[in-house]
Amino acid sequence: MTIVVSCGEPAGIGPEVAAKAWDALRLPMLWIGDPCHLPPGTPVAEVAGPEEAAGMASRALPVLARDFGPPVTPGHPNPAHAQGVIDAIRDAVALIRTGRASALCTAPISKAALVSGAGFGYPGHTEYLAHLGGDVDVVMMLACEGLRVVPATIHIALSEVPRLLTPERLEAVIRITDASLRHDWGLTAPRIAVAGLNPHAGEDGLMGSEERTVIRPVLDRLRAEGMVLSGPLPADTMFHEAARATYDAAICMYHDQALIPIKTVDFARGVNVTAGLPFVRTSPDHGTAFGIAGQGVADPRSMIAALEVAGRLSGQRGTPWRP
Ligand SMILES: NC(=O)C1=CN([C@@H]2O[C@H](COP(=O)(O)OP(=O)(O)OC[C@H]3O[C@@H](n4cnc5c(N)ncnc54)[C@H](O)[C@@H]3O)[C@@H](O)[C@H]2O)C=CC1
Ligand SMILES: NCC(=O)COP(=O)(O)O
Repeated sequence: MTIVVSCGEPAGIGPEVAAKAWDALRLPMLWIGDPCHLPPGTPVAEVAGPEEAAGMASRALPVLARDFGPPVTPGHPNPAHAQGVIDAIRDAVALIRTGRASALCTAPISKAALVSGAGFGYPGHTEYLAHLGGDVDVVMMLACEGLRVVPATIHIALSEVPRLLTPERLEAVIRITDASLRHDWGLTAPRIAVAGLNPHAGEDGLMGSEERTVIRPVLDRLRAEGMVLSGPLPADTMFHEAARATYDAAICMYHDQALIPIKTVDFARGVNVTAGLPFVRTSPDHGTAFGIAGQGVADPRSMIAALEVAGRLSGQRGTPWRP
């Protein structure tokens, strides 16, 4: 079945990496966006819906065309495009909800451009998709060969992390991660490592208390249910090669604690997966890369990996929408 690809920010590299990924894979995919934003020379097949995409994808990139109006200036988001970017995501989800497409792969958005251009009320896809999925609890998971990471808090200021890192949030994140490793990734006995928040995981309370007051009690409770959890671990020593081999996912306390290691290990092939949704959503790990937009030099490997993971995870689920 067809994977829907939302266009993302037209002034970024999203259209370029989508076109390159289509060329590399030629799999049934449907790009929602303005065909004018694709790199010149991209063979395009405008279609009415995902059903037509399967027969076209070997010859041309199937496109569900939208008219975004004013032209694009690479590297400079146009506020007039913001609503179209949001609508492409919403429409893609509707195609999956009605069983017409199998999964969503999103190209990167500029959060700031969507806020200023259309008053977007979400800090990223993850939170918007949680809403479109029925206001469900989700986690952001980034995956590459040999490493999966999950930030327990996502798009918030670092100063807000201690306040929002509640036992309830941490427990939900661990449960969603465990369920995703079992049901999406096919692991029968997932091993989850959990980072501390503070240096040296608090060093027995000398360098912070959240390990004692929040993290350890949650881990003890979930271990009693049979989950295989290690931690709280010092975050600075849990990502070297030998350490990575000891777990299937690392839960981190904040965005950069999780994303720095994975983007260092494999920025080129990292994939962002939203776990906990009723449908499969993946994305490349990179952003809009405004500095190189329109130059034809963007590396499509993360987008290719995102499409491949979308296909794998939706095959594992067997149904487009599972509430
Ligand atoms: N899923 C999404 O929608 C995401 C969106 N973003 C957004 O992207 C915007 C820019 O974020 P940054 O932190 O600058 O990260 P970025 O990933 O866009 O760029 C970081 C650096 O990596 C390079 N780069 C990124 N992707 C590349 C590729 N495929 N090929 C070659 N070079 C590549 C860029 O040129 C830049 O030097 C922000 O507005 C952010 O919110 C960031 C991450 C994910
Ligand atoms: N840094 C990762 C990121 O910003 C991804 O956000 P989202 O748009 O996938 O929620």
